[in-house]
Amino acid sequence: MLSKGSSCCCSFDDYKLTTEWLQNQTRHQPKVAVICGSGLGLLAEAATDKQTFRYQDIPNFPVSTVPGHEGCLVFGTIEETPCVFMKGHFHLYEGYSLCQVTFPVRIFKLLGVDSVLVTNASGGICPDFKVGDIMVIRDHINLPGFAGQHPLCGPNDERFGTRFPCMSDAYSKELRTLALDVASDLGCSVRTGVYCMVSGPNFETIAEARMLLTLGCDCVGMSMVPEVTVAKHCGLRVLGLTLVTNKVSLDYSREEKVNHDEVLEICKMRAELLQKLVSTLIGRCQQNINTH
Ligand SMILES: O=P(O)(O)O[C@H]1O[C@H](CO)[C@@H](O)[C@H]1O
Ligand code: HPA
Repeated sequence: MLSKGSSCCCSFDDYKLTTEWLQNQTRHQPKVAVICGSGLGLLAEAATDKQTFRYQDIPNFPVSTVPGHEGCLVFGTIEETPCVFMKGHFHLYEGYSLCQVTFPVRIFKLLGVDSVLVTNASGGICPDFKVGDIMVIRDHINLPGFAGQHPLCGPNDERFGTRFPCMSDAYSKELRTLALDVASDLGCSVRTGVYCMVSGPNFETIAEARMLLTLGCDCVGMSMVPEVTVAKHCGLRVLGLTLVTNKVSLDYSREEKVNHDEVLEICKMRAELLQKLVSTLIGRCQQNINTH
């Protein structure tokens, strides 16, 4: 697979080859894909009848280079729903093109997945948010996209979707409602809001953080938006959940300095709750599809 800047470097045949390779190795036929963000690989542990593939063994798959991203694809079942989990995903700051970052999403589509659940770690911009809060993503701001770093730049393959996809409903209303219902049933209070993607890898300056607050962002992170954009383009239902792992400094007098170890530490502390939320949701998510 060749990297050509921000335009797509994968042909339909590349996607087909990887899909067929996986189909030849597994009898699982996933309906739900879960993308596990930094330190959230534990979400896959709720599945039964698991079959695991290391990214480096899957043709065309990028490999994870960031601590907290284990780098394997896990097929399994949750409450009778066949699922596939990405334990670790890819980022622009690792040097991958957005075509590589989003490569797995189109594989999920070709495998027959209908819903993608994306999880990640983020910094809380909204002053009300606390470390450890979970936010159901209502919408996003694609800041790299404004600068032309967009996964759908380049020739459009109509077999996946239209040239000009609508993004006003990127995050499924049904799934967001379901997530809020499940959270309430589990006695877990969750937030709702807007996630902004920055390219990273540095954490924000205070001036940048203030700008994001002014723009209406509640949380900021360095991932997810490309995957969601490609998922929506190819007709997948999307739910996004972000874990607030740190409060972003909006004030020059604040002494705390964010670092990735702290991000992973908070993920570890909240992973069990997130796992419960995700697995309960998956069970109900398929019932929800079956009744529509
Ligand atoms: O978005 P995920 O991969 O969950 O991780 C977040 O945490 C890392 C920074 O600590 C960045 O990768 C950021 O995007
Ligand atoms: O504060 C943050 N900024 C950007 N990405 C992040 N991922 C976790 N925390 C942060």
